[in-house]
Amino acid sequence: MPLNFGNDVDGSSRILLNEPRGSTALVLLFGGQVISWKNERREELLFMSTKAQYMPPKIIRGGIPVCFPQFGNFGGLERHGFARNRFWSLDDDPSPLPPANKQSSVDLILKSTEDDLKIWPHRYVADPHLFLCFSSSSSSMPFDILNSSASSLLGSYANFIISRRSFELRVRISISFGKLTLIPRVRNIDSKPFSFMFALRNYLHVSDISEVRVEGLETLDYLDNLKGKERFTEQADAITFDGEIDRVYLNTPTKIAVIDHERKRTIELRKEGMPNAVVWNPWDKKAKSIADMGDEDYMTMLCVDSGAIEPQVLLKPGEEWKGRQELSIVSSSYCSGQLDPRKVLYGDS
Ligand SMILES: O=P(O)(O)OC[C@H]1O[C@@H](O)[C@H](O)[C@@H](O)[C@@H]1O
Repeated sequence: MPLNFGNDVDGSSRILLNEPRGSTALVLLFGGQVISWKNERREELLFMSTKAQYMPPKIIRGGIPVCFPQFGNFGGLERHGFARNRFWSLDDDPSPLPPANKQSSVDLILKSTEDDLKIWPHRYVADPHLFLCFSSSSSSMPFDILNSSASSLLGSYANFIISRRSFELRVRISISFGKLTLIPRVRNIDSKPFSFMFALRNYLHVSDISEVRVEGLETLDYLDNLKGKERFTEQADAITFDGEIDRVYLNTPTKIAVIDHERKRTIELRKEGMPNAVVWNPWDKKAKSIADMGDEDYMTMLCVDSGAIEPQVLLKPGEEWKGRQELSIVSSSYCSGQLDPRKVLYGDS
């Protein structure tokens, strides 16, 4: 279902990417969010809620929202951070990335504002030898101590300096035949180190959630958001779905396969620099409690996200963190359901 943009959006707020064989992607400056990815047959590959609306600053339920500087409620900020409900800009200086093909790529940037200091203040230890960074966005009191072994060194909080966390968040979005690539980067333009979480929430469009399996996460540990973030080990050969799921998998491989049996299609997620994978489907009861989600939408969606959540990323002044995610449609032979997990985990094809 197309997203209703209303009348208040000018054309420049949306960027249409296309490649010679006919696949397209649509990107919004609001949230820096991909809201559509269609293959050459004009089939939509991303899920968009039947109740999604373009009403900034409300989030858009579907596509690929950017979660920054926090994922979920893993801290004290608004859920999934503020980047997804801000207006981004076109980035005319994406260096050190080489210039992109303007038809099939777009570079977006979100710069920190004074308001960010108010909602994402940063407490820093004055002693440069400790070189530690503390975040008041965490749920723990009064600071989230990233390096807990160091907490005993501190004794008191007297040496903290409060500073803003000046950042530049960039994303390059590119489309090529059968592939959608996102390259997120975060640069610390502050004089102090800071830490952050990052995730690309991939709302994948599936034919029928009960016919889908996810391969590549077997045997891994995960934090279960439905059980107070308790840590478990995945026991299943592949993840299949028959109820609500909300998990952050740890130390995940670079390649994960989402196999849609009914559609005889597999979406392969390849990622770098983002060790976590999140699997989320609200199922029927929770979906009914989400205002911008249709009661039956959960049946045709699955979020399989790339993230740097646990552990967080710690960036020193002047440093840049870079991730990469590729979503590709892979050949039907891959959709047999007989995928060799070792190939998913370690192989190239
Ligand atoms: O409605 P939002 O903010 O997009 O979040 C959707 C879901 O995202 C999950 O990652 C959270 O663990 C859930 O608690 C949340 O309901």
